Amino acid sequence: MIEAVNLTKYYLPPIKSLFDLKSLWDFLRTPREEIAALVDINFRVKEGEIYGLLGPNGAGKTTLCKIANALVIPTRGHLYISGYDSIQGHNKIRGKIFTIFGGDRDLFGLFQWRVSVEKTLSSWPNCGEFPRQRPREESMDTILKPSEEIGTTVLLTTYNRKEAEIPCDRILLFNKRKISEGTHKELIEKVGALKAERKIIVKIKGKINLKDFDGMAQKNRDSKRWEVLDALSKYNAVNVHTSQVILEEPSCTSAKGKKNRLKITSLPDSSAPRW
Ligand SMILES: Nc1ncnc2c1ncn2[C@@H]1O[C@H](COP(=O)(O)OP(=O)(O)OP(=O)(O)O)[C@@H](O)[C@H]1O
Repeated sequence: MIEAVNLTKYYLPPIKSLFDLKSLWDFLRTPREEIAALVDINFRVKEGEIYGLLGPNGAGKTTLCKIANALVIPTRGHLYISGYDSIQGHNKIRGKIFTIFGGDRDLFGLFQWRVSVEKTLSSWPNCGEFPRQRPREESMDTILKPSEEIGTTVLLTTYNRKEAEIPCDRILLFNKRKISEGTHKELIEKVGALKAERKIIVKIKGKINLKDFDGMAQKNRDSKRWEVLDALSKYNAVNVHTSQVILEEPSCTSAKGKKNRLKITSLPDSSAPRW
């Protein structure tokens, strides 16, 4: 059984450079706002269950896996594996847990040192061969096979709803904080089609006249992007960043300006769920 109890992790913000005196001075003198990676996450995974941790980039999935492997210490709360705290009881459980990190094309292994998935799996009993040329879905089968055959409990982390839909008995939908939990069907009922919103953050030099962006957030995703870029052409944009985030509330369509940052969020058009 795996259980998270109020699992919370805040990171200190990274220093830009230790060799640049100004960065070092700024780092020491300014109050540092901690970065939330996980906030009060609670879940309980039954033995033999395949449990999905579904969240967008930055939701805290890697942090949770690192806590499971005692590579990161939570700020507060606990992750219990077979009744042992993953940090204090690490020695008791380290032979029982197995972590595989993957990617879309190249499947990398554990954390920053690049151990391929096939290499990692070859040291895993009950897993068999892992040929190089397998399409991605088959890799998933290989990873999940022991669960079917010997009842291994699996935590499957992904940002891809489709990837979680079929294998997972239950899914935790989260983005640092818990959003919802249930079977895929239940989640669809609770949070609609699990749609994502698109966030565009633009950093510009000088002041923003929000009127230039009036009504932009109401447009649908694709046309909006071009209109934003058009409207921005008269500003000196230093950085345009777009990302998808999970909707926490059904409608949070807005355009906000703060200092020299413009943040536009909107619902995607009504077509199928994406991310
Ligand atoms: N060592 C670190 N120092 C500071 N902040 C960190 C560190 N590791 C992660 N973070 C921050 O914590 C948050 C959660 O990151 P994490 O990597 O756990 O998310 P994730 O869901 O695995 O994302 P991804 O899918 O992009 O890998 C992010 O805002 C990230 O920038």
